[in-house]
Amino acid sequence: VVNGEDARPHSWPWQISLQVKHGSRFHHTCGGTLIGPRWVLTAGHCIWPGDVYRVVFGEHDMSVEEGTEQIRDILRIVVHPLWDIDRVADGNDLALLKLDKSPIMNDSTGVACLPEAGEILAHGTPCYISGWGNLYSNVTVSSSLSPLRVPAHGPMPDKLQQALLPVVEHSVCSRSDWWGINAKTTMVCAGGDDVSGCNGDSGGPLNCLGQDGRWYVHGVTSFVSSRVCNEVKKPTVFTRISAFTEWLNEMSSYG
Ligand SMILES: CC(C)c1ccc(NC(=O)[C@@H]2CCCN2C(=O)[C@H](CCCC[NH3+])NC(=O)C(F)(F)F)cc1
Repeated sequence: VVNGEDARPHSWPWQISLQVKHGSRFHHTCGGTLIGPRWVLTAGHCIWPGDVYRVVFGEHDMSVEEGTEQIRDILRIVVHPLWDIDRVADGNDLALLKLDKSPIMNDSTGVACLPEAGEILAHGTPCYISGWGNLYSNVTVSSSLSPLRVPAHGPMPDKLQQALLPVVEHSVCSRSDWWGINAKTTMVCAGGDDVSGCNGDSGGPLNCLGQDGRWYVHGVTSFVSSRVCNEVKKPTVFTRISAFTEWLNEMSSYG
């Protein structure tokens, strides 16, 4: 998250850290959302065939054993059938992870509320992105000395970050100098004025306040500009969960 702040610990109890095994160690690779006792929703682009993953719940500061962490293994991974890593603009950037065992629900770990099917947020609706993704993109300025722009990764935070990202309605997000035709109606755009998601926030939640005073997860973090995470007129793009209600119900019912 670029230009965010430390989240109050466990204030987004459905936020998970998806960790991938490299050698004998696991490390954070994506965010995700606990949407049922044994189901986590993340991004399709977080899943690489052959990799081994685990899910950490109740995490806040990655560098400290806080006693609230719970780790679960994954029994089955269901990537959306229409997701294609080479066609990010087509959307469908979703994957469901079935856990071997439900985590214990407590003050640090809980299930998210999801929106009604088809629900569309109005322009400017206040939402928060949360994640342990990069704090900024490391983009070297191109010059005669370094002719290539090499966008490397900025530092990852230890503590969960959050940032207020107002919703950008589709008619604005799909303007030619914004995301153009890459912004589909099955996506939610949010952000602006230099706050954004960044690599490592992938798969995490877009948390939006509902009329009933509860927080609802409307989006799954999908993509940002490949030049710089918080590029002007390139708001963060999320998979719109309310466009996939049927698929989610189907998948989590055949359990
Ligand atoms: C829609 C299409 C034109 C398109 C638009 C933006 C991108 N962005 C990117 O590729 C940048 C660079 C690093 C990873 N990244 C991303 O946006 C990755 C998803 C990559 C999936 C495709 N490889 N997502 C994230 O970093 C995010 F935002 F979810 F935290 C890729 C494709």
